[in-house]
Amino acid sequence: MELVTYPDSEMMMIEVAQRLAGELRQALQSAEAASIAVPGGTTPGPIFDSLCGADLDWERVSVMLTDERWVPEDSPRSNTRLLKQRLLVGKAAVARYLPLYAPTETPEEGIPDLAQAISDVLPLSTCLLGMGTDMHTASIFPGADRLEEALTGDLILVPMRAPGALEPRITLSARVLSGAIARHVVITGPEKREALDRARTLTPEEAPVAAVLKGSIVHWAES
Ligand SMILES: O=C1O[C@H](COP(=O)(O)O)[C@@H](O)[C@H](O)[C@H]1O
Repeated sequence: MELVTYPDSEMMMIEVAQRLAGELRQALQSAEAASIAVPGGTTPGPIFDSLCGADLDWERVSVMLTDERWVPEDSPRSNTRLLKQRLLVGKAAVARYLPLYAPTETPEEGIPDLAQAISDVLPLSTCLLGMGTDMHTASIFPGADRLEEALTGDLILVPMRAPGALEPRITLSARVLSGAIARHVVITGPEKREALDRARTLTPEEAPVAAVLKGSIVHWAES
């Protein structure tokens, strides 16, 4: 793992967006198509604001979330809503969007079709991840019902229910996330920095983010 620290988060978000755009551009030089997975939550919005304006052949790029809460798109809790409002706009509006939500009652019912579409674009060219203070990444939570499957199984997408999650979730598995050709984790603030340092001493079962740290670049800004 490489740790890059920044004087402020504004600068970090721009720099991360530039790196992601560069990795997509590089992938498009050697292949017909490229793919990227990005997190939801409260952190990545400013990265999306910058990345959506990147000058690259977005029509050849597939964009997906790393994970989703099983709520309709008009819910304020929807990661899809964030993605559509802040990344799939501007130059990136023509990218191919691969959904992680379907209007079925449970994630289990939606997963087969969603996973099929994703399987065509793996491995991911690049992947951006977030992390919670409980050391979850994507929706791989400590104490989740299908934690072991998400960490070590062969599945592409795993449904997930966890004490720390308000609603059922769906997440890319650790296999898919750590199979990305380039991987970044973005975190801000002292609490998440402490969580990251703790995660490095724990097992993935205790700290799921530990499953994706090897080979990742972690970007951190104190404020
Ligand atoms: O619930 C989620 O949490 C993590 C971290 O979110 P943040 O609000 O602390 O940045 C996020 O990476 C994940 O995609 C999201 O579904």
